[in-house]
Amino acid sequence: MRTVQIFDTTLRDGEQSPGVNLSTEEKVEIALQLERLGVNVIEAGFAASSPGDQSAVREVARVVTDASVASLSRAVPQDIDAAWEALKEAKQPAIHIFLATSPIHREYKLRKTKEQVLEQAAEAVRYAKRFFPVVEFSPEDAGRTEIDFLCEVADVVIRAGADVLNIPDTVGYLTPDEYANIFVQLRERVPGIDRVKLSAHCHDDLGLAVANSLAAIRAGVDQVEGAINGIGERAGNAALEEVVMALYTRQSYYQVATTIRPAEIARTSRLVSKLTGMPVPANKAIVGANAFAHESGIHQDGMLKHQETYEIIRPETVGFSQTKLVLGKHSGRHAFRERLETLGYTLSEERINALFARFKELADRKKSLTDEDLIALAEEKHGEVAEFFELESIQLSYGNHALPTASLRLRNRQTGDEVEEAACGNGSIDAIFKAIDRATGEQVELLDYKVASNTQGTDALGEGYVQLRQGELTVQGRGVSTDVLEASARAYIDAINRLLTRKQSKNQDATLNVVLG
Ligand SMILES: CC(=O)SCCNC(=O)CCNC(=O)[C@H](O)C(C)(C)COP(=O)(O)OP(=O)(O)OC[C@H]1O[C@@H](n2cnc3c(N)ncnc32)[C@H](O)[C@@H]1OP(=O)(O)O
Ligand SMILES: CC(C)C(=O)C(=O)O
Repeated sequence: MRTVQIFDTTLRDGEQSPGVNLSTEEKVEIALQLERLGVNVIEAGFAASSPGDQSAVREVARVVTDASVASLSRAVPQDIDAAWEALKEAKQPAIHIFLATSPIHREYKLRKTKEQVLEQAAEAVRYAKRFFPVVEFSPEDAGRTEIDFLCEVADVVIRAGADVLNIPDTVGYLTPDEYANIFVQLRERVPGIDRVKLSAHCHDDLGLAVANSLAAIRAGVDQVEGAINGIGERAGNAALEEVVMALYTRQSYYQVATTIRPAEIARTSRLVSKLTGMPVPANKAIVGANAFAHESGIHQDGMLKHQETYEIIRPETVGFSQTKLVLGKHSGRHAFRERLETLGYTLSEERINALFARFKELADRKKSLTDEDLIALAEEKHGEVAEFFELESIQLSYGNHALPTASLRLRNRQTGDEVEEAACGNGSIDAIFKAIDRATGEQVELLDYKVASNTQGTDALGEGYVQLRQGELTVQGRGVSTDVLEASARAYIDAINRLLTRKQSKNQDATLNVVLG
């Protein structure tokens, strides 16, 4: 199996992402992580672009030992000198010289003829070869360059001593077939092509950067360039983690190895995201927060039965801790039960079904339910409680100059009757509790009341806690909802149900005593 080199340009093309500016320390930190990841070349910056970038390239080269360190350079002596100044102490220095070759760049940007471009390219490579053991040359905008002229450019830079010929699809214009065909043409038509390594460098303007890079690998290139998380100019570069994991996961198809340690991918992605300030989209392949998360019941059931039903890569392979089964409105009973069991709740089928119905009600109102939410739900009604009253609906009227009023409807589960009541109070909670007292007909004393949010965010679940006394009986109740007022009402009704359960069992005991006595 052949090995393809990984050329990382996170610190150069990646840093060209609008708004990104990495300090020397940050570049060094990322470079050391890239080395741990196992990349072969680190393009650390563009030494001639600023004194800061020159010193960053120098510092990266000072600390990196396993990978080659490169600087970008225009095809002019002063840029090459600046690159050498930064890299002369490096263990494996390399220079990456570029010069645009497409008609539009020649005519409008460089204002040079084809002959002038050929001469400048060859001259720059020759000059750089006086210092650098490895010279890479890129005909910028190769993707839109006439193929005959591209072959001429390749010919002159190879003759001038280039070691690597990179073919950038600078504006992400090509399709995979077209891009692969350029390498086929170069191989067929440029005499000294076997003397250089061929390299691919793709941009994502049409969302084809990774597909084009893989097509180039199928066409036999020796090196692939890209950036972690796919960052870079405009829509970015080929996302290296995606290219590498495609090669890894489909090894029997590509028959290509790399030196990358996949387990370092998640860490590298997090570091790059943190230091560049560019968040990784949740649905991003390989490193997005949802890349190994499953929300729908059918998928979760499949995953619980066999991981490969819905995952082609194990999260641990790329350095994530585990698959996430996110409980939300699309989830099913299998995942719900499994999560409750993991949290320590082994419940009867009947109880699971009752809790699952409540879970679906809540999930309709909240994006996803956390473990804390589930614990609150599981503990909402603990112990054997007969359901006497159930909350059907609740409505509040509140204004800072008006008396708060609560109207509610309860269903009496024992008789099937519905009771509607309303009450005013000193505050919304007072009004709710008074309305419940009226609807249930129970005279109780409120000993304690608390409400707390279980999780963060405005849609967090609120948990209400109530302690009531009636005569010698003291009971507690809990209620959960996305709304704290409803959670309080549920807690109060739960406490009343417990009270009625206790009274019922006391009566049964008394009757039994009379019969036995
Ligand atoms: C596809 C890519 O990603 S290419 C890399 C792009 N990256 C960067 O540009 C980041 C770093 N760049 C910089 O800091 C600055 O642009 C510098 C320091 C390199 C140059 O700055 P300035 O001297 O002020 O020139 P400016 O950027 O405005 O214009 C670029 C000049 O370089 C010329 N040029 C562009 N590419 C090349 C090249 N490969 N070789 C030689 N000259 C080039 C342009 O024609 C223009 O020349 P002109 O002044 O004669 O018209
Ligand atoms: C400098 C070159 C390789 C480049 O970044 C591009 O053309 O996209």
